[in-house]
Amino acid sequence: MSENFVVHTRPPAKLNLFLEIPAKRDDGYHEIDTVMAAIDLCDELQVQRTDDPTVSLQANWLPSRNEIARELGLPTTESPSLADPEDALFIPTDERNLVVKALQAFRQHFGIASGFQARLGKRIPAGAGMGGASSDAAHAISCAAQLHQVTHHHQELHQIAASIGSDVPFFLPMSCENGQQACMGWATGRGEKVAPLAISSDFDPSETYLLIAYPPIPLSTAKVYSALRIPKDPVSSAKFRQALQSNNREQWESSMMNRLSEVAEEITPQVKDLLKSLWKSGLETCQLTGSGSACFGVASNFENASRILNALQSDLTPGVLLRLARITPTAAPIRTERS
Ligand SMILES: C[C@](O)(CO)[C@H](O)COP(=O)(O)OP(=O)(O)OC[C@H]1O[C@@H](n2ccc(N)nc2=O)[C@H](O)[C@@H]1O
Ligand SMILES: Nc1ncnc2c1ncn2[C@@H]1O[C@H](COP(=O)(O)OP(=O)(O)OP(=O)(O)O)[C@@H](O)[C@H]1O
Repeated sequence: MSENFVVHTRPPAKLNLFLEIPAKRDDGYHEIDTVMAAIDLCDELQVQRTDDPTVSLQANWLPSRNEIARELGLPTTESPSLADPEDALFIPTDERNLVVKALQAFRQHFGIASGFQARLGKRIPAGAGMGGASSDAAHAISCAAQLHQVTHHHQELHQIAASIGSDVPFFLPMSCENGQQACMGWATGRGEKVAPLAISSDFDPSETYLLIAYPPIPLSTAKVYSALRIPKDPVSSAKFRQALQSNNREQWESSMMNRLSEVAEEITPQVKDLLKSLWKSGLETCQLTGSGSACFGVASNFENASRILNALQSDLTPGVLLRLARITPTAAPIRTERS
């Protein structure tokens, strides 16, 4: 596809509905056993080819940096500059950004001389445990594959994704046996071994509402993992996955867990307080996602979810970003148009 095409996609965030860490590996990573669901809280990503043999990225918050800052109770600025590392809403646009890293890795792997230009609109909070940067990276790889017509090179694209981060492969296209795009995945290894999780046909993802609460305290994934004590008797995700696949809602809700929650609460007491507020609000099952600091709860229907969201907004904002989301395919569709 020549330079005059632009591809657009909307990388979704993820929540860990189950996360157990059975062992520490010799390579400094941990073995994990996790079930992740993609949710319709999405960034916006646009990629096009350029003759210039480099990767350039522009990034901004959506709807605006100051709007997000207001919700989080952070100072607004007349001339918001996302390039200021001191800014709590800083988004790197150099090789520290996983979109740039992923596009560079793609060019290197396929020996591509031309470059890429990307634009990123952020809605997924960073340092939240919601896989924002990982999802952006995976979707940048899928966009580049579309532009260079190598979308069928699945193994190589997976290899590039796994080299960028443990959560990245989850966001590559995955189809269930029934041919449908997967919304959930079972990840093991350090997270790079992902299998689509087919869910029961009577489980309607659009009828499961998830309420997400993000306090502006970015938690470092490495720091949370390094503080973890490996459990003597790790819990397998088998029971949880079986309950999902048979749509036994009571069973899968009661077997949700996140082994990183305890350490995250020790590192950041605000996470503990936030979880208490979510449980008190009437949500059915509340827990940390990933390595945090975002937490989420499950609501049984839209009415309950909206009522609880309104109640939490008056209690917690400004200061906590609250979002209502539903489960969605892990790999967002890619739209191509002439530039
Ligand atoms: C916590 C989760 O989000 C759960 O889905 C993931 O396990 C983390 O995935 P991620 O953010 O993509 O993590 P990476 O960027 O690959 O690794 C960041 C750091 O987290 C720690 N890390 C990550 C994954 C893993 N299985 N074991 C680890 O110990 C390592 O110190 C690593 O250097
Ligand atoms: N595309 C990106 N969007 C936002 N932040 C990014 C991106 N690429 C790199 N970063 C940097 O990486 C840090 C972690 O971002 P984020 O938390 O979204 O990563 P992640 O590993 O995908 O998610 P998780 O929070 O689940 O670990 C951010 O604080 C930011 O400095």
